[in-house]
Amino acid sequence: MTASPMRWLARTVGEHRRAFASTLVSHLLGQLAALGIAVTAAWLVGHAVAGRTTPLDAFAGILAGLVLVATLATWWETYVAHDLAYLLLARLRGEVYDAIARISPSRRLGRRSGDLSATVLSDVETLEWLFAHTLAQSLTAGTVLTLGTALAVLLDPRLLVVSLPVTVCVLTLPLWSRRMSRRHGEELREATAELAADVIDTVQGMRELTAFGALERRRAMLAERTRRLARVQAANAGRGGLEAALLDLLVAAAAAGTLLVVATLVRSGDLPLAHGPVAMVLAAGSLGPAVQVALLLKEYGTLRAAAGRVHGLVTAPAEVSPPSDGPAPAPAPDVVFEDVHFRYSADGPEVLRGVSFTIPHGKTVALVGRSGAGKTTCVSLLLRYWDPDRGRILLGGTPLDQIADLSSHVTVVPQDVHLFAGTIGDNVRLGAPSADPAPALARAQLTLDPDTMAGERGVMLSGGQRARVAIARALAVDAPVLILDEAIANLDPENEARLADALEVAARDRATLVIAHRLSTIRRADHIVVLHDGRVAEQGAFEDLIADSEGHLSRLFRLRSPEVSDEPGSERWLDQAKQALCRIRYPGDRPAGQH
Ligand SMILES: Nc1ncnc2c1ncn2[C@@H]1O[C@H](COP(=O)(O)OP(=O)(O)OP(=O)(O)O)[C@@H](O)[C@H]1O
Repeated sequence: MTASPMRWLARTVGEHRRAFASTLVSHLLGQLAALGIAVTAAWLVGHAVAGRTTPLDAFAGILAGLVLVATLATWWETYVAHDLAYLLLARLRGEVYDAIARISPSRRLGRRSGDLSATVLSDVETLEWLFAHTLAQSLTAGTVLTLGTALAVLLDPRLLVVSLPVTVCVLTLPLWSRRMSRRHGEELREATAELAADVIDTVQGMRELTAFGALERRRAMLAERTRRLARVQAANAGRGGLEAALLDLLVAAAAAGTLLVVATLVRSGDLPLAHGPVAMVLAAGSLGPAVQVALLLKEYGTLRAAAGRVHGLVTAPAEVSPPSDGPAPAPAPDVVFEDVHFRYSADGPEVLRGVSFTIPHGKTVALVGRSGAGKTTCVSLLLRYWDPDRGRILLGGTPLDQIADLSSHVTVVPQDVHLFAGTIGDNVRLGAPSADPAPALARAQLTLDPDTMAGERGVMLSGGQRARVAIARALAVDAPVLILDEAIANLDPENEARLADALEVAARDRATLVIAHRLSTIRRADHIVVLHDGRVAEQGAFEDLIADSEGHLSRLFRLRSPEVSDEPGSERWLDQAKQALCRIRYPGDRPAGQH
């Protein structure tokens, strides 16, 4: 990782040396041609005023040639500079996308999706100004400035008595205001990203805002965000305007001062009259490139802030290291959690504390526990959103961090499914692009045509349909490990029973992990792991666990079944308990028939 965002960008540009060199050469050529035109024209004027004869035809030819070179150089420069800029933007967008893919499941950076999309779109776009209009221009301006100054010195060093100090002032002007420029730049990028994040949040939450009558309040909040952005923009524009005005003042002062110097030198006979206009062009004209650099540097704060945000994202460390080379997992693999410890942040509490259990191939294991016990965390580790701090998870004997294509081995039906805009078929094919979605949809008990549009986030489907598309998506991958996180919570009882049967069939040749609050689902599992406070409180077959009246599962269950009153552990108790299990719903379950 490089120390500063600007150095990192310079290094990125440096990797495209040839394209950048073309930009430099074309810009330099254009600048030199422009200087040549000015000097030639001034030469002609000077000689005409002094009454000297000049071969006009030859000079007209030179001027025409220089104009042609300047025109072609401008065209060439515009083309190559933008070509390079768009190439770099595409590359940066790719790097930002990779970074988001790397860090996103864990969301460690704590950045909101709108904020991240602002980085992908707006921050990266801002850098176009740097690539296409700043870097090469600043470097060539220095060359033209040096050349103009050197020629002026050759003519008469006193010509620079006014313009040189003014040039120094012009070039250092952006330095005087650089702190303010940086602050404005950072505030501008932050305010833009904040607004983008809130707008996206608002669009996504429109249904809730409408249902809860919160549209007006949200609108007021967005208006406040917009006002904040406008305030920052105004402050930035005010500073930029002041700098531009100061530059104008300096340029005017330099021109007037140089004119006086030239007039004095001509009157004293130290400078021939014919050289007067050329002297003027060289002395005051060399200010042009300096002003150009100063105007470009006016945007330095914004550029630096954008570069900082992009750099911060692309250099964010990956949450999990790339998989190292390990043996391929054994066929028909078991999943083994071996003394797994995990905390989300170094200073946070340990969320999993020595969790060990096995999901044998062909069996279904249910993870049970109160809210916050660590069930979803186990799933996240099995999907390798994070790695355990201690202990390990093995798939067919191979540690997860040695498996290259984990997504083809482990698939998931998450609790909050995300469907992409497109057809149901497209969504089902997410993990298996060449699969026919129809059989998977049939197994997931969904009779809709695969070409049915799902809408953004699946808004054109019911909750139950969305859940079944998610199940079909997981089944289409045909991975040997299946994770079901509350997969059938959104279904009506009839569909729930049918789907439970279908999943039971699918589970026969897989290792299946089910996170379930519904005791009816738990009952179907071959093995139950009860998590309590990040530890495995107990595990075993349902019948065995429920037979222990003081066990965790029994206690968890008793909380919800006060009507089971017989002596705990007795035959009758067990019978009553089993019947009650089918009726009982845990928090978060929906009443029967509601979906
Ligand atoms: N991304 C995260 N960053 C920090 N802490 C987290 C994060 N996700 C979960 N936690 C914490 O880890 C603990 C276990 O959470 P987890 O989601 O695994 O519980 P759970 O058993 O799945 O709960 P539920 O049944 O409510 O979904 C909780 O205390 C939770 O606050």
